[in-house]
Amino acid sequence: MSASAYTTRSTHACFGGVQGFYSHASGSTGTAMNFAVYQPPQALAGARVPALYYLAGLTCTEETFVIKAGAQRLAAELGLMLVTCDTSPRGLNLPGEAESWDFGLAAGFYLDATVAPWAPHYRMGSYVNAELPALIEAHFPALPGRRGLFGHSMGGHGALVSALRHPGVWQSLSALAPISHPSAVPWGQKAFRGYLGDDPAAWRAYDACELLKAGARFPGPVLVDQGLGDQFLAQLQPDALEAAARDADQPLTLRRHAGYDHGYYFIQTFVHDHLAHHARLLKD
Ligand SMILES: N[C@@H](CCC(=O)N[C@@H](CSC=O)C(=O)NCC(=O)O)C(=O)O
Repeated sequence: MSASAYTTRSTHACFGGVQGFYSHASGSTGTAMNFAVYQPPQALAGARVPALYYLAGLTCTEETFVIKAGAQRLAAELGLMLVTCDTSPRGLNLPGEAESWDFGLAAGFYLDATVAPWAPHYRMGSYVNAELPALIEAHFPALPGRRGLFGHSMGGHGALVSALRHPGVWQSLSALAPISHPSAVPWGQKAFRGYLGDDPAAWRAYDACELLKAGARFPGPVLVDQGLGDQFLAQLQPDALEAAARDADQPLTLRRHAGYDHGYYFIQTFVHDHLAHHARLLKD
């Protein structure tokens, strides 16, 4: 399989479009990577459409959002392509890779690792911000330059830091219950120590709050939703994100929702607001 080709694992008619599951040989990770694409009816009729990329959280795969979020119906109405990917490389059998659910497999944290044994393969930052959009735009009817990015939890962190680090790649941004200040919380500290080494100075490049403090900006409004019944609230630090955005004059709407936990019922409830946010910005 060449680096630019992909194989189709399955396709399913869905709200007049097609939900497909695919695999390709990734040059970023040096492994096979699974991804999924929802093509709305407009794309099947021959139009190129904006693409909204979703980054999932710890323990997830490219399938989680597709089967749990209930986003395809509105994506069909809005004419949005939905793209999801896996949350880490797989099949490497690196030492320690499968010992915990918050590091290694399904916990790639959307960064490019710099220390052994992770550095040659745990390169989800390059994968998400360069290789995957190039693959999608070469082989699916996605409009180049009309890319949105959002995600949940670890994937919300991935969306925020990707768009702050690569503002020219992404034209719209949002997050659901993101890990907003990873270098200050156990999930992020464990991942960053493992992938980036012991020096916290290196962690700032992948921390949304620290990026904002250092001058990074996303050139557009950012939408974040957070449940107040979230069992992982202490790992997420929405107040820190709000303060960093305020100090940086970064437009941010952070909505807090009483009673909602961290799971996909929360995501199902608010995902349509995120699709509408992205559609408004990507179709301007
Ligand atoms: N260890 C638990 C919890 C895992 C979990 O809640 N994962 C979240 C993301 S947490 C931060 O990135 C998730 O999205 N899970 C998928 C789901 O379907 O809810 C476990 O393994 O269950």
